Amino acid sequence: MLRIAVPNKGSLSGPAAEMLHEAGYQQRRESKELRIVDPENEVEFFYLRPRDIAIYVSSGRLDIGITGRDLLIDSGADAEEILPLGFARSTFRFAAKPGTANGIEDLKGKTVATSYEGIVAGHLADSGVDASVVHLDGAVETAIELGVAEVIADVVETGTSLRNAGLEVFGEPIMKSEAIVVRRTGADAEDPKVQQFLRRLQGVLVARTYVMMDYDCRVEQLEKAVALTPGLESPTVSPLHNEGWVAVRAMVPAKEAQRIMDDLYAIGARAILTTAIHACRL
Ligand SMILES: Nc1ncnc2c1ncn2[C@@H]1O[C@H](COP(=O)(O)OP(=O)(O)OP(=O)(O)O)[C@@H](O)[C@H]1O
Ligand SMILES: O=P(O)(O)OC[C@H]1O[C@H](OP(=O)(O)OP(=O)(O)O)[C@H](O)[C@@H]1O
Ligand SMILES: [Mg+2]
Repeated sequence: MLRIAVPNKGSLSGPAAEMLHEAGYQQRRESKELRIVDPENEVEFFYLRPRDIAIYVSSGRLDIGITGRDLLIDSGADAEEILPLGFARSTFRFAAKPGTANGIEDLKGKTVATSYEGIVAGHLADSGVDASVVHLDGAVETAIELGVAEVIADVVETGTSLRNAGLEVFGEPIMKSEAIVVRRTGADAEDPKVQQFLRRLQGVLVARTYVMMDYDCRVEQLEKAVALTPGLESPTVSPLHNEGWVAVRAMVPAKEAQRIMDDLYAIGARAILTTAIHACRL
């Protein structure tokens, strides 16, 4: 049975459970459940603090886990990213009151408050900057106002939390993060159960980012049309009862669907439809 760590709280937990549900796995019914077995899929899910997941996985007791890239790096655990999942996207940045600092070199001798001490200490050391790091559990934006630090390093998504605290980012982003699947470094990459789990999640990612497009076009326009909708492998082309016309079917990126429909129409394609993809195995 595959043993999988899933975030039990915070920004990662809702979207992770939703993705697993879309991939056909049973999920817990209430937020207090710590562990469930999905016998049909031969999977056991452990609901753990997102920060602890890479540590459990690196111990080898759990096969894989879903966590944030920033949390993996911060933990220093012996685990590696095997699949990015496209949700909980954020950047990790330094911020301070305007005029405090312009770049990392200005942090010399200053105190930085953060919940991600591992990332920050590593980044300062790599940059050869000698600054102190204070660990706080959360709401670090307030640390400057309350005099605990001159600078913070934190997760930024929309920037609203920083703006509300009168702070501004400075310097280069320290890292970009999103939810990821992790496994123990060097674990068997060919494990068929792990491969099947990853294929299911990849299927959800494809179903979320692509739509199916169908249209009819004149045979003379087929090459131009196919150039607009090359599909993943190659589009399906079927004859129509009306001679000289064909029906074409191809997957296209959902974000580009409207533009592609306009372009197809402009070259004479008609009856252009898009439909959602509910599930997919590439
Ligand atoms: N506002 C946000 N937007 C996108 N991702 C976020 C946001 N806040 C945190 N994350 C991501 O969520 C993960 C942290 O999850 P964690 O549960 O530890 O913190 P949280 O979501 O801030 O929850 P809480 O602080 O309430 O416990 C990290 O990968 C981080 O990048
Ligand atoms: O750029 P924004 O869209 O404002 O998002 C970023 C904020 O979201 C998270 O905080 P959370 O609400 O989880 O509180 P925390 O600081 O206690 O973790 C993160 O720590 C930032 O403070
Ligand atoms: Mg938080």
